[in-house]
This record gives sequence, C-alpha cells and structure tokens, in this order.
Amino acid sequence: MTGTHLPYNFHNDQSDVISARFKGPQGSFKLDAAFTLPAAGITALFGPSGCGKTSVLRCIAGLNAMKEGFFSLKGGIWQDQSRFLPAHKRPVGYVFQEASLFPHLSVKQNLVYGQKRSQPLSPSDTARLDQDDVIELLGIGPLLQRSPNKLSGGERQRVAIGRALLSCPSILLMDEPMAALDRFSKNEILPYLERLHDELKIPILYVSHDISEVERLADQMVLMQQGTVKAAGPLQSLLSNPDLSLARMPDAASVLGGTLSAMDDAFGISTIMVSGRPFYVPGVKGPIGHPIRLRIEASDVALSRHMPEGSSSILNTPSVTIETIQPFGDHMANIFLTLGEDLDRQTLIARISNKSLHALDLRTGDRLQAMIKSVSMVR
Ligand SMILES: Nc1ncnc2c1ncn2[C@@H]1O[C@H](COP(=O)(O)OP(=O)(O)OP(=O)(O)O)[C@@H](O)[C@H]1O
Repeated sequence: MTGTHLPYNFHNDQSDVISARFKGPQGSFKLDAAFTLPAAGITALFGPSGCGKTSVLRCIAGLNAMKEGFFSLKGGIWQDQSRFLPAHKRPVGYVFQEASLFPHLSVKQNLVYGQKRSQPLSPSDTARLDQDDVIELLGIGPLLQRSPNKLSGGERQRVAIGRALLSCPSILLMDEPMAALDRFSKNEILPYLERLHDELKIPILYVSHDISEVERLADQMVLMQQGTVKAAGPLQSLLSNPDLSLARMPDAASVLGGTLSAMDDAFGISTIMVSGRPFYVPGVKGPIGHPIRLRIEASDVALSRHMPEGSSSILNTPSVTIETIQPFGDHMANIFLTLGEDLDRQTLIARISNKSLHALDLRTGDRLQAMIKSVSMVR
C-alpha cells in the first residue's frame, strides 16, 4: 500500500482530507477498501471491472451500508461505529453512467429539480453555485427549453452534472460519466470536466476504467483490485511506481507536470519546462507560465549512452538517470528514469527490449540520454 492510508481510529487533523474505510460482504464479493487523500481536485477510482469502484461510491453516498464503515469529509464525519447519516442527508452530487434526467421535464425544469433537493449540511463547504453559474460553467444555456430526448449523450451528461451541482453538494461523485458516450461526445465533454476541476471548490471522485481519461483529468488516484485499495496517492507517483500494475499495462505512460515557457510561431512548437529541462511539443498554446500536463508512452522512449546535439530528428532528448530496471514480459524491460534533481524530480518510464538492455549494459544509477519519439499534451 502506498500513499496515505490511515487506520480506522485516527485522530490527526482531518480538516482537508477525505477519509474512507468500507468493509463488508456484498453477496459473494468482499469489499475492504480504505483511503485517505486531500479533499481537493479530482480523485480517480481506477481498476478493472468488478473491483468495487461503484460500491465505494455507493457507500460514500450512503446507498450501501457496510458492516464496518467510516467516512469523513474535511473533518465532518458522515459515518463511523455509532453514526450513519442517511443517504438523503448526505450532501453529494451523484452523476451516473447514463444521465437519468426526467424525460417529461425540460432541461431547465430538470435543473430546478436539482435545486429543490438541495440540503447543504455545512454551507461553507458546498459548491454554492447558482443556476446561472452552473449554466455558464457547463455551456447549457442554449439547451434550457429542450426536452432531454432531444439532447446528444454529451449534452445530457452536462445537464446531469449541472443538476447534481445545483443540489449544493460538498462532494461530486461521478460514476463513469463518459462510459456511454462515443469518442466525439467524450471529446466534447472533456473540456467541461476540466473546467469543473479548475473552478469548483469541492472534491470530485471520478470512477473510470479508462486510463486515458484518468491521465487527463485526475490529480490523485485510488487504485483498486478485487475489493481492496492497492494504492492511493498523487496520479504521477502511482503511474510511475514499479511496484504497481499501472506500469505493466500495454500502454503504460508517464505523466509529467510542466510549465509553458515559450511558443515558436514559425514552427508551431512550444517549450514546456519539465523538472528544469525544456520539452518541445507541437500545438501547445496558452499563457506563458500556464501549467501543462504531458503524457509520454513508455514505448516511445528510447535510450542512448551518447546523443550528440543536432544528429537526430527527435526533438526531446533529456538527460536521465536509471532508478529501477524491471522485467516486462519475456523479452522487454521497463526502465524507470529520473528527470531533474531533488524536489523537482519526476519519473519517466522507458520500455525497451532485453536485447537493448544487454547491448547497452544498463545498470541502476547510469546517466543516459532519453530519446522521446512522441510527447502529447493531455491537459
Ligand atoms: N447488490 C449487490 N449484491 C451482490 N453483489 C453485488 C451487488 N452490487 C455489486 N455486486 C458485486 O460487487 C462487485 C463489485 O461491483 P462494482 O459495481 O462495485 O464494481 P466496479 O469496479 O464498479 O465495476 P465496473 O467497472 O464494471 O462498473 C462485483 O462482483 C458485483 O457483481
């Protein structure tokens, strides 16, 4: 277990955290999940189908009552050994896979219904958005008079999110909100989810089994497996943890945080500073100094002992140090590489063949040039 994971009875400061522990049977399935994470930003609950992600959300919403349960949000205890706040009193906004809008009501009436149900427990910790804010945030102004039947899947989900936000929640629970959408609708809704991330003051728990969604949206991750939490912590550190299954996925990738530092209009290439090193990425626009999240697939990273400047078409060739070498399947290896120094260190993963590993005689601590074939901006 990595990340913060506190036992059932803890007494430290909980004013800025979400703390959850749910244990008990659900038919033949056993849930035994616990995590404590900052109550801010987007936390992805990630794991294979049937591992218990929805069960955790339902426990938080008070819809499943486990034999042993504890939940607190920013110091407010919703359940413990002696208390159980019923579902209708929990200030959660719940967004399901399929938007469950009332078909006989217009979009506007659906939103008003959300508002009527609002029952803030502690008004200072709720989303506190009025209808105009929500309509603007989600771009649903032009849809207000329409019937839900006349909306696209992405539009319906935006209205469902709006309705959930108008109930003044202290936490937004989203259960695979894009699973039922086609690629086009997903791309349409993602910028709105990013806006929620940037503008909402309340934490969002986001269930997904699509790692690309998680890489784009999440700040933190709860990695689940067979009813248990394998790890909980910052997204980047979980993705690049050699002890977790994430680095062994076929499309394993590193997510790096950087800052936009220059834009070259002539070639359309922007410079993103990552751990003190420039990365050159096409098509990135925005204000200088803006935080940028980059994704680099492990199989797009090659390694070399020497890389003289200007001898390759590859734009990104940062110096790196080998941290860990891990076998991957029968013929490949994952190489975990450190970029940057001290507090500004980030991890890059390279996936290379065992043949190259031996040809280069790579060892922990070696200093190398990484050659990165492709870098994409995910946020
Ligand atoms: N009411 C129930 N009674 C008995 N078993 C249940 C009940 N609800 C869920 N389960 C079982 O609990 C397990 C976890 O289900 P859950 O829906 O939480 O998983 P999940 O990770 O969200 O899956 P998916 O990604 O497919 O939605 C599954 O094996 C499921 O069959």
